[in-house]
Amino acid sequence: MMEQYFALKEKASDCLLFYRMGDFFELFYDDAKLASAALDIALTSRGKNAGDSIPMCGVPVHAAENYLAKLIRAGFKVAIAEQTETPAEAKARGGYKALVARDIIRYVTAGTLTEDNLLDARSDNILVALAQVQGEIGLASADISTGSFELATIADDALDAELARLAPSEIICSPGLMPRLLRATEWGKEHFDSVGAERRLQDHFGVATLDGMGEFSRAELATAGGLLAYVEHVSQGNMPYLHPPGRRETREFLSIDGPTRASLEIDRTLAGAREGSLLHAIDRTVTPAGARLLARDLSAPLFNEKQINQRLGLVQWFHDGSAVRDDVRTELKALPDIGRALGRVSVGRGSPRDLGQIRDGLAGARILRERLTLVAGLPELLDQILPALDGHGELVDLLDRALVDAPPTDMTNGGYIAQGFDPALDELRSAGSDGRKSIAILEARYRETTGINTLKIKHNAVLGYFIEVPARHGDGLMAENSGFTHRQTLAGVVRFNSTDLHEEAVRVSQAGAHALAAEAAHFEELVEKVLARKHEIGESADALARIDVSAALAERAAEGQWSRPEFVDGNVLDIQAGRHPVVEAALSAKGDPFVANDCCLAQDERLWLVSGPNMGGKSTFLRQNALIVILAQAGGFVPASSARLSLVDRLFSRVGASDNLAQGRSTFMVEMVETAAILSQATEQSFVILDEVGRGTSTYDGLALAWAVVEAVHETNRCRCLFATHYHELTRLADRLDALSLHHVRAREWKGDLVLLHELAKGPADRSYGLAVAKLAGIPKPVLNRAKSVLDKLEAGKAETGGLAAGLGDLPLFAATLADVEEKSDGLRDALGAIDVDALSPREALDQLYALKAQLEQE
Ligand SMILES: Nc1ncnc2c1ncn2[C@@H]1O[C@H](COP(=O)(O)OP(=O)(O)OP(=O)(O)O)[C@@H](O)[C@H]1O
Repeated sequence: MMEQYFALKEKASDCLLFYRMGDFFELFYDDAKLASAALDIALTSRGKNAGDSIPMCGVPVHAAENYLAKLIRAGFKVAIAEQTETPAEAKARGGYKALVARDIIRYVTAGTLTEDNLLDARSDNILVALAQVQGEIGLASADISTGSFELATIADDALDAELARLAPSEIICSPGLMPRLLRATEWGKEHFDSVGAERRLQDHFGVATLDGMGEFSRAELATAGGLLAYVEHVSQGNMPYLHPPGRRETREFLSIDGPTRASLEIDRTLAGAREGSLLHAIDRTVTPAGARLLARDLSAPLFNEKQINQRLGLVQWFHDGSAVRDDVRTELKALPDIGRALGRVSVGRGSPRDLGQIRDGLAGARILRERLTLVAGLPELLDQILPALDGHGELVDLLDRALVDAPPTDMTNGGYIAQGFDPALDELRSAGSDGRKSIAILEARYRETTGINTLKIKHNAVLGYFIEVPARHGDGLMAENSGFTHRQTLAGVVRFNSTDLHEEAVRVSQAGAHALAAEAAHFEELVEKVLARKHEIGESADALARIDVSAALAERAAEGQWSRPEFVDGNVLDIQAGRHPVVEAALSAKGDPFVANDCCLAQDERLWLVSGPNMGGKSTFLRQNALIVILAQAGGFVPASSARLSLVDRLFSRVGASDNLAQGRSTFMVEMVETAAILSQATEQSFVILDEVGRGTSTYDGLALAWAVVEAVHETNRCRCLFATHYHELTRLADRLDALSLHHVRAREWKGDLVLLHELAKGPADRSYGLAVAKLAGIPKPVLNRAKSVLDKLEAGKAETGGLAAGLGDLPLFAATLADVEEKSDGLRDALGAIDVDALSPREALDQLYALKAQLEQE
């Protein structure tokens, strides 16, 4: 057995091996140690191998799914080794001692789950494959549970943003990319060969050429092939269905990188919770598929005015028609998740209940379409997607006739095929129930002939049907010619069989077995019929999700009196009375009002410097405008009385000094790495919010950096930008940078206490109120008094010397200094840069080294 185990373990490679033994999956050696710790179950040992006892733990097969879920969540992958023959077959094959054959029937990995219990109904579960081909990075992403499948070519510097958007559960990549992707698993290079991939795609989709699906680059094909090969491998012959791949043009989407996503708390908070995120604050969807689509929309807002306006058109329609909206939402709420049901059916793990869900979902979709078509003046997007809701009439009709109203998940007891669908099945069933009736008649007859009123005919799994009488009547039936044969004597009862009963019992059980087989055969046929239309069913599911999302956004907009954003040319971001949806909800839960604020950026006033006291609302203001851009470009209404904006190509948000110890970088390092990314990537069409950049280091360094960053954003990037700062000195930049304007959040001191008004006003803040905020926070009085005297001293010094920024006014502008720096060149550095190390032989390398040394001496 251990030999067989080792062979399977080798095949399972980096997965834990679940080795089936009777009613348990057993794990051995290191697997057992890891799993017992992760699952908190007992680690035991069993037998010995080469003198050492073998560590072991096990989980019962009937509860395996729960344990699998825990292991997958803890980051493991699991290979399931099942018995592939019965003990009787093994005996027939190899005699009494033959070992039952086992094989790995499936690999369970985070990115390839389809089980309902292991998945979150309201989130996508994405598997990503990455490969580098001819210098390009191909990215394939798929959700096996619904069949979605997308390909893209990603620029090197956009990879992190794309992965942040997708938030995959699992990443596989070709070996070359490994060093960059810590979380990824390497998947053999041979799987990422673009020629083989083309063939694999053709086979999977049953087409002779891929031309009908669109044009794909070599890198995209290779990655798609790698992903398919991986899914083929993990599913071991039960290949799930994937839709034909769509090509994703990254230029069609608003680019949002990882740190921006995290700091804006789009789909989860920095602490990882869903509650408190933008998604949670706006999600009014009524179906799981709608919730998944809304999360996808928010993580990838559009960069295409036409598409945005199409989405907005549908939201507006639902917004203005509250009666239709209510009706549609009520109907959607009752519909099952057909996308995921289809996912399970296509990997061979579907149940009669899944078919029932597909039937009910499609029938509901059709009714919805019929209702909506009757309404006049449908918006364009609805006109486009409505046809996808119909066309399943024949299938729905078949499923309707074939299945009972509420089919079970478990097939073993049958009963899911409806009465009247198949006369032969009905006959088998009535033979079974006739048999059961005959048995009841037999019971009455035996009572009469034996005179034992307490005689009963019963059934159990070991004996089948039997006659039971109380022990005191037992002897009477023992006689040889009584017509009864003795089976069993228990404490109070004696059990018998009879020829008549035996015959009836055989009839009942045969009819039962035949009926079960007939039901199973119908099930297979129905599955085939469903799979023949899987693509169309998938489209219906997508259309329903889009309708749900649009109605939900309309519902949210109506609840909060949000307005439809308008897109204009130029570089405008004009938000009137904007609000932060999450902060507003949190405040209103406490009964506090939120103060709405305007933001008005345009070409000649594109950089706002926002100052003011701590806790004054600077961060809230910055973020609310970034969130409004996301909502608007995702095609939703926004929390403002009006919003006019020009399309944003990239959105950046940086918050000074947030720790990222997990990545081994200090607070300030993170701040600078992220700011560097903005300075190199933001374009004139971008929108950037910078919150107290520079605060993570000493005052002089911080001010100097903040100063230079503001200049660079203004002069070089020329993007729309909100910059919050406590460096009062930066306000001097307003004299030199013509598109920079000063704003502050208002506060007032009243009877010695600070009152924060959370209201934005023009001009610089008059003072910083740091000590007043400290007082609010409860810093002890003696400390405050001491701080006050230190401050007075500092301010007196500042008045004498001109303060921190004394003399900065004389510095030449950023653009002028830039040229200086670039002119300086360094011969040695150039020579070193020009060397192609890979192309050198050891001998040539040595020569180059001599040449460099000589050059150094000369210079
Ligand atoms: N517009 C607003 N209306 C009402 N309350 C607000 C508003 N903006 C912010 N607040 C409240 O003030 C708190 C602090 O806001 P925020 O973090 O934006 O201040 P800040 O100026 O960035 O502070 P710091 O400089 O200390 O980072 C928020 O948690 C919220 O409760």
